[in-house]
Amino acid sequence: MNNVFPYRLYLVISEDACNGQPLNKVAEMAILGGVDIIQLREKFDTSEVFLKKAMSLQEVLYKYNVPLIINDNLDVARRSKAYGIHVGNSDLPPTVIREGWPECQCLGYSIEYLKQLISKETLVSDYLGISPIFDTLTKRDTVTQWGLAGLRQIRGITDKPLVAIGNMNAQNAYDVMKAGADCLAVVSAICGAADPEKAAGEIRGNIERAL
Ligand SMILES: Cc1ncc(COP(=O)(O)OP(=O)(O)O)c(N)n1
Ligand SMILES: Cc1nc(C(=O)O)sc1CCOP(=O)(O)O
Ligand SMILES: [Mg+2]
Repeated sequence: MNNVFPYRLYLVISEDACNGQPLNKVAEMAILGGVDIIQLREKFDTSEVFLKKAMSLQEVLYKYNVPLIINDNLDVARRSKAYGIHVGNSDLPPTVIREGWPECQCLGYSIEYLKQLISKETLVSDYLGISPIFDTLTKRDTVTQWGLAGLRQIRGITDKPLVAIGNMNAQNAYDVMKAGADCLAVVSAICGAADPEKAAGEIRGNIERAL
């Protein structure tokens, strides 16, 4: 297990979210703007296509020493030599990931219910995705939004690094960090922006202001 999670701005990227802009280009611009960790999330690709995208993205990320996290798919994570994987309640549990992939350096786990915080799955995870902070059109199969009050409550219960996700943007970044997040995870506010570098830079600036 890796207890160090120094990342502050986490891009969750998919080809669809990039609105026709090349995924690797969006990722590179986002890094230049201040993103320091990236998750590749392709919910509809075959494993073969997913793996190809992951390997291609790795070439960009190696250049900047930015870690790659793979969403859901353990086989793609292992074969692309990713830094880690993110799983939720409908995926392989973190304890199973630990057994199947001992080399995993960063294991993220989504928190939708308070009771999950006191569990062996949380214990073996490196960070927790607080799922979602605010409702978002990007992912509709969520349970309930935690809001800032829910995030504060979770901050009071666990010392694990907390990654806030769900409608994160430059307007709410400061308040979400002040409510206890360690890192913000973003899809549309960066991938869907006309200038992903500028968009990432604005969010990163507001994160830094809150530290
Ligand atoms: C950083 C981060 N947090 C939460 C999620 C959501 O994961 P999950 O609940 O497994 O849902 P899907 O992303 O698989 O649809 C995430 N991906 N990343
Ligand atoms: C991938 C993902 N997971 C979520 C969760 O709540 O677990 S919300 C989400 C999408 C976040 O997209 P946007 O930044 O466009 O709101
Ligand atoms: Mg999942």
